Amino acid sequence: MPLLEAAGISKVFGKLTALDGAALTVGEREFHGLIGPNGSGKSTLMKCLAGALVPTRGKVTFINTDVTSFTPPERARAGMSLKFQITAVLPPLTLYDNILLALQAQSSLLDLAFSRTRGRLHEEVMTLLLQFRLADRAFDAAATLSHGQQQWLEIAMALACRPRLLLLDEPTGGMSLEERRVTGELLQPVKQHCSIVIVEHDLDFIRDICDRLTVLDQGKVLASGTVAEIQANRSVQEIYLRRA
Ligand SMILES: Nc1ncnc2c1ncn2[C@@H]1O[C@H](COP(=O)(O)OP(=O)(O)OP(=O)(O)O)[C@@H](O)[C@H]1O
Repeated sequence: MPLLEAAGISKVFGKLTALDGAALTVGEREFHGLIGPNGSGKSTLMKCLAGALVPTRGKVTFINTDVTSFTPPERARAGMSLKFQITAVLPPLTLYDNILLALQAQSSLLDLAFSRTRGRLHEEVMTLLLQFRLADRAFDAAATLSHGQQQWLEIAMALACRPRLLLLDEPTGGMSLEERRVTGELLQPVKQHCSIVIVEHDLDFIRDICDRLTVLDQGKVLASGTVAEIQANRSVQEIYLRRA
């Protein structure tokens, strides 16, 4: 049974059909890339997965549950996490407090009132900061981070709720080559406990990090398979040549 299955997803905006029966299947601990030319429907499909948009037609199943009509918070409780949406960095706060807030969102009010979680949360905050190479900046304001470091903090915050699936929409946008390389390294250990669906324009990055790819073109799935299968696919080569 796949972790996530989106079937027959269509999304119509007025006269424009942004998605036309798109499908996506993601397994446990799989990194799945969503690629395709500009305007092919990648972000719209991500939003339908995350619950930010309700598809006009189609069904999203997550851990054996039909989540098509779930709100984003309900999807988060079911184990989905979306960078940018559920969590957002608060620039005046320290990195430590940003992660603490993301973790506290999981605790009950009673636990928080009696500070029952403080010791345990301290360890978790530091573990996440270490994992994302931010521990030496723990007590600096998030506003002082580089663009790349701020993206890593957001990913760490999105992982604080221990999701089974992380949705990343262009996580390396605006990053330097070196920051992109490090992002790939930082995401690898996540595979031990979480799957990722990732939309990216950087094809080298996505090829290096993903197990499988789905290619969208004009709102339809053109191909889906392993990275090797997609690289060898004639139709995929053609749409990228057409774009060049
Ligand atoms: N809220 C909206 N209202 C109307 N049209 C929209 C809306 N969101 C997206 N679209 C249109 O739907 C189509 C698909 O857009 P989408 O952003 O999903 O593509 P994309 O593959 O993510 O593109 P890009 O690579 O440029 O980010 C585009 O024609 C876009 O203009």
